[in-house]
Amino acid sequence: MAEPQQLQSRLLWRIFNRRSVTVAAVLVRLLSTLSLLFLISPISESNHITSESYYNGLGYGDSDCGMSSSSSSWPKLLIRGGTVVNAHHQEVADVYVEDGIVVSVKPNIQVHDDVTVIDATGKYVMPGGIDPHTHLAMEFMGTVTVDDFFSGQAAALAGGTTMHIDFVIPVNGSLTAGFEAYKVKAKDSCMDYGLHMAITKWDESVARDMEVMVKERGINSFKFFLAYKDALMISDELFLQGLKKCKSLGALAMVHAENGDAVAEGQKRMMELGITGPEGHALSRPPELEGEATGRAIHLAGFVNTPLYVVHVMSIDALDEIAKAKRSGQRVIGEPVISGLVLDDSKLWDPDFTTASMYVMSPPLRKSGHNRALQAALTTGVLQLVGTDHCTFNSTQKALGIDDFRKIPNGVNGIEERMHLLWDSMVESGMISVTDYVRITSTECARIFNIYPRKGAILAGSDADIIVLNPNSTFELSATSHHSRSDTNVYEGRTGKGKVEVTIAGGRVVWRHGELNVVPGSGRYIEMPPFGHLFDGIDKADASYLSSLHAPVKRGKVTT
Ligand SMILES: NC(=O)NCCC(=O)O
Ligand SMILES: [Zn+2]
Ligand SMILES: [Zn+2]
Repeated sequence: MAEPQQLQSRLLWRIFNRRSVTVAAVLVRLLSTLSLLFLISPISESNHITSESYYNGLGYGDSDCGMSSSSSSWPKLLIRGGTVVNAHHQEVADVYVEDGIVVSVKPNIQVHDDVTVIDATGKYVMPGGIDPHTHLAMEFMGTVTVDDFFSGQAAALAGGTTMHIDFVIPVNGSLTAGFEAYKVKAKDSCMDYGLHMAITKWDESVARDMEVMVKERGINSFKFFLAYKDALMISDELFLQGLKKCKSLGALAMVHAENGDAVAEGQKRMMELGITGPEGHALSRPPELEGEATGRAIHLAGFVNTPLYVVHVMSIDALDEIAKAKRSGQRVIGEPVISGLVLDDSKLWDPDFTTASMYVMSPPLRKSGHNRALQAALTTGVLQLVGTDHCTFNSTQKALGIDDFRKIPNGVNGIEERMHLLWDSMVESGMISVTDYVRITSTECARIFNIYPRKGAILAGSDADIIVLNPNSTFELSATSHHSRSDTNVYEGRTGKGKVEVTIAGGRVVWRHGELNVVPGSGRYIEMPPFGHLFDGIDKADASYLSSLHAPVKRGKVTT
């Protein structure tokens, strides 16, 4: 029989999963307050192991910048007998968790019977996925994504992702106003999250606010759009200013690399040819425009000598630019997204508009072949981690562009599907090892954004964000069973091997036996400190560049 707390959470889930959020939100707040008062049992001190020393040992600050940071009681958990996988190592061991923290990882841990035991024999116990690229509750192209922080995160948890990093979009160019708006959007979070910040204009106040974001708000990355002309796009001049500022703050510059001017020209061309449907989206922004912008962004970052993170790499053209830069020793990170790895552009030509428009995203899905090259690049380390760019619009919203593909809101789902699809397409197929899987779905993201080993690892002292994956079980993806609020799913009908059977987030079991058990407000804002490892040695490279320059040439007066 279900525990009272479970029943309550299921009720909360059902309420939230419907769209009547206004009344529900009030009810939910009331119920979750009651749950903290009545339903959570106190933690007993009678265990063989205590978490105190580990928890305090890592010394993580708990300032939450005014973001939601609810911490109620946690159950004690033992995950028994699984193969515990970290990016560097795997071994059969037990994992003991207390107060939301991993206390011990070793074989044969003995516990008292107040501890919840999860049998993981024959299964993989891995760090929960971290999705570096999501858009929840995002206002975009005249509408708002259907998944907000609560529904998107609940979907993520059901698919084995336990943290995501979303993009704050400034309000009228103001970073502070944007950050405040996201504080409100994220207040019902049921999973830990971090934030990147988009830069959409440039002046002294933006430069000052970037400093505030990094030094006081826990943001260590800024995204620059070279596409979306007349909306989010910025000029090269602004991009250069932004790169310099990022470097001085130890913040990572991220780029959406497509040539926005050329895309606008391509769109005009398609409309003039009478190609107004979703296929016009792909035809108007070919891979060459992604390659050009990727190369340009890389050259400008190289000129400033600051690390660069290229988001949603979709084409061989962009991939080649990244590979070339890496060969020359430049610090460039390439992030493919799950849609680009496992889908292609063919559905954009589907005669049914609802079907075709589902697949509109930017940069667009490419011809088959690009996806396989992106997968291969992950195996060799040319690309390093996988995101989703989860940005969902339902079919009614997509229909805004029924007569004009330029008005179809751009974005696809993936936050719930990423872990399963990657396992099936890359581990099950033998392309990568299980340790590599952990690296590209979790650890690399934690390292890049400077939150490792709190996140991205199952080590004593890490946050207890853990999944249990059964390699012998199967999954099936469908809009009828997913947890996103979207009425469609670009992976409709896909099946595969490897199933996330248990998700533990912040020490709580939130997904088990096919049931979600999530509480709004339980997710924490994770501050990400600047000067991550990508900045190590940048100052030395600058110094050697300066010393390589010759002293100014002394010249006499010009005589004519
Ligand atoms: N990618 C996409 O189509 N939508 C979200 C916005 C972005 O990341 O460019
Ligand atoms: Zn983008
Ligand atoms: Zn995006």
